[in-house]
Amino acid sequence: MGVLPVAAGETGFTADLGRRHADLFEAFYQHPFLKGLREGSLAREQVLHYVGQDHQYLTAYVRCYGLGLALSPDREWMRFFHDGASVILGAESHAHEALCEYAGVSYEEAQVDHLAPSAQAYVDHMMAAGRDTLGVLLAALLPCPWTYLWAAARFTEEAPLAADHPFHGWWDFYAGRYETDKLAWTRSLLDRAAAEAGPAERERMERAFVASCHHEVRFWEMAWSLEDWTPPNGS
Ligand SMILES: Cc1ncc(C[n+]2csc(CCO)c2C)c(N)n1
Repeated sequence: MGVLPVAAGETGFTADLGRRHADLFEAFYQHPFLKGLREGSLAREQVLHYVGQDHQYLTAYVRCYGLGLALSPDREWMRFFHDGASVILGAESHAHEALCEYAGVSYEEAQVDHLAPSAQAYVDHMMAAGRDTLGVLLAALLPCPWTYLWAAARFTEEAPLAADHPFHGWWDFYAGRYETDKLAWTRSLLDRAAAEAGPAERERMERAFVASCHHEVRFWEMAWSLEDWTPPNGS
């Protein structure tokens, strides 16, 4: 087992989730695509496939924040979804721009208008969680920031990020202060929702969280293998 996503002594619903499913965080970290992001060794077409798909994924993620806004019981929850949506719409392209520079294209040129199968499955899962309770929705949304920020902190703490690392801007974005604060806020809202939920809802929350952790790993695999809708028999 590698580095746990939860600090010793942390308690609460999300700390339990992080400990129970640390193997999925490790699978995320060890995936060859993320290894390629660490080592700066990805093929240009893999980077481009990732950026095109992730742009679509982020659009869907903002839509899920819209579902969260509609389910919000008070203004703190509304501020969470409103601010989060605005950061994704405004700033997350910075991370992608570093990847586009590596591939030698503009962000606009890298965009695609459809989702690959694994990206579509992840988006459908999050949207379906938005038809359940606020707690289930947030549980489905949590692995997205948690896996990325945990991986970025782990990688940048192992050794300082070289100024000439080809994906410097990408790592820098996810290792940044704003994102870390936002993750802590997400976890505390979900901890509170879980404390108020009954056992059946908490079970659905955990299932939604685990599915999203799997989808995060599969998203790397989609990008790594250049997955698209071509039938396996090639027709
Ligand atoms: C497949 C996929 N999963 C996670 C992220 C990372 N991410 C997306 S939105 C956001 C902010 C949420 O507060 C973060 C950290 C990504 N880019 N693509």
